Amino acid sequence: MPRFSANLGFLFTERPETDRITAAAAAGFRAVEMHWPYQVPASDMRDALTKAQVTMLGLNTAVGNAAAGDFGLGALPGRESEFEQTVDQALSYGAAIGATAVHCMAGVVSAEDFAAAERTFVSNLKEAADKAAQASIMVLLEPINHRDKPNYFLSRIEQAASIIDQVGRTNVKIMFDCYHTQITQGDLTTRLKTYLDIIGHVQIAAVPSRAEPDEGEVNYRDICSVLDRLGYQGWIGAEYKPRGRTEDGLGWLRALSGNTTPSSSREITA
Ligand SMILES: O=C(O)[C@@H](O)C(=O)CO
Ligand SMILES: [Mg+2]
Repeated sequence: MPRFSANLGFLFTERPETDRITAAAAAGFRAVEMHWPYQVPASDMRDALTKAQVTMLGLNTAVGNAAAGDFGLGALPGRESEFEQTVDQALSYGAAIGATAVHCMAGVVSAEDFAAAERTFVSNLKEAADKAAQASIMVLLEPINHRDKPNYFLSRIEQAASIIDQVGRTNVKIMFDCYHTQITQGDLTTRLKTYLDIIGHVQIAAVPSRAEPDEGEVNYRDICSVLDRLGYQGWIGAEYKPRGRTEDGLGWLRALSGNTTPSSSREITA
């Protein structure tokens, strides 16, 4: 049975951050995730989570200098100490609110800097993962599509798997965002099956619209049943841009929380 979390960077955004938690709980979500909550004092966030009896699954490391085009610093040679500060911030905030994961953002690099970026990312992640392990926090790596974020260093699932292999820490996993991976690579079922052991979180949205996961080219009823059949134990994050009020578009949640019997007769063997 799939368990869905609400991504509060995209859902319920007509409210202040802590009120989004209350709204998500009222809509039936028992877990949430947020990209960059750092402007809200961690104690306020923790109180809102406790009151709503909701778990915060994950946060992102800060992007760096957004005005200058930064979208994460993890794979940027020469920015190691800044990246370390973003990791420390995320881990300390995350620990204060009981978060279970931190998404370490890689950043934007030009093609000619790719080899150096990979070395930097691997080395930075070893340190980040060791610090995260002390707080029992998982490190997530998310491949992001180049149509939305040109030149983002991490764009393919196989690339993430190779980096995880090089980092060699068991608390580093893939954030498998079906929206990004469908755009970049497709073949979602096979990739979910192949990389199941190193998938720490899954996210969903319609493709190509990035609206509610009830339209477009990906059949999420089928994806959820595949995850069930594979024995996926994690959460599925609803990270989409609502077509209107978030509450008015939650029909998918009722549909996918119920029967996820595969729409095809194909067997999925783990
Ligand atoms: O898919 C996304 O955009 C997010 O999961 C993220 O963390 C970067 O914005
Ligand atoms: Mg995502």
